[in-house]
Amino acid sequence: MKDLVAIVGYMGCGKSTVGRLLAGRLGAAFVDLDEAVARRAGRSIPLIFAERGEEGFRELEHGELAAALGGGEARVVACGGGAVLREDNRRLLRERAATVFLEEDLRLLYARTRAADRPLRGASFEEFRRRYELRLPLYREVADLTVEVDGRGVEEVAGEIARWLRG
Ligand SMILES: Nc1ncnc2c1ncn2[C@@H]1O[C@H](COP(=O)(O)OP(=O)(O)OP(=O)(O)O)[C@@H](O)[C@H]1O
Ligand SMILES: O=C(O)C1=C[C@@H](O)[C@@H](O)[C@H](O)C1
Ligand SMILES: [Mg+2]
Repeated sequence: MKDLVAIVGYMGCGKSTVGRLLAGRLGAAFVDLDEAVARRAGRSIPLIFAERGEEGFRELEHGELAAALGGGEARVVACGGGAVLREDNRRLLRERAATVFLEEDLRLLYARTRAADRPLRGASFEEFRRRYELRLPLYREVADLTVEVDGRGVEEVAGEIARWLRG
């Protein structure tokens, strides 16, 4: 079993929630990439986007991903929804981690992401869907395992990943 597990997928698919549960089950450390970026910058993610733009955010995100996948202890890393956009990030994910793609119904994700102030969530479902379609091949490119969440509970999803990891 690889010591580093990364969780990828579109906004709101459960990366952070499932990642934290999975880390608990495995007795591994947990890193939430969005939280790591916000902590490093001393600012919320919407504020980082407002001050430095998406490009500035992606630079910080890349640095935190490289650090999180730098080895050492066993670790589960919940990525941000757009971390797969950069080729250097995709290479890190392919080479260093067992990477899990959480696939979920897009209408459900759209509904979930309306509540909070969130960069790039899209003003309409069409915009949300267009961004997803650009990213879908990238999630698939890095994934060692794709989990069809299909409205199942987070405990069940974490259990499925843990079983897969134990082979
Ligand atoms: N399988 C699930 N069933 C029900 N609710 C879920 C499920 N997965 C996640 N949620 C809920 O959806 C919301 C978003 O989950 P979470 O923050 O884990 O997603 P994320 O993929 O990390 O999102 P982000 O793109 O913001 O990082 C949370 O309120 C969480 O409790
Ligand atoms: O999908 C995205 O591009 C993003 C998702 C979030 O996890 C954050 O990383 C940020 O809001 C950007
Ligand atoms: Mg998250």
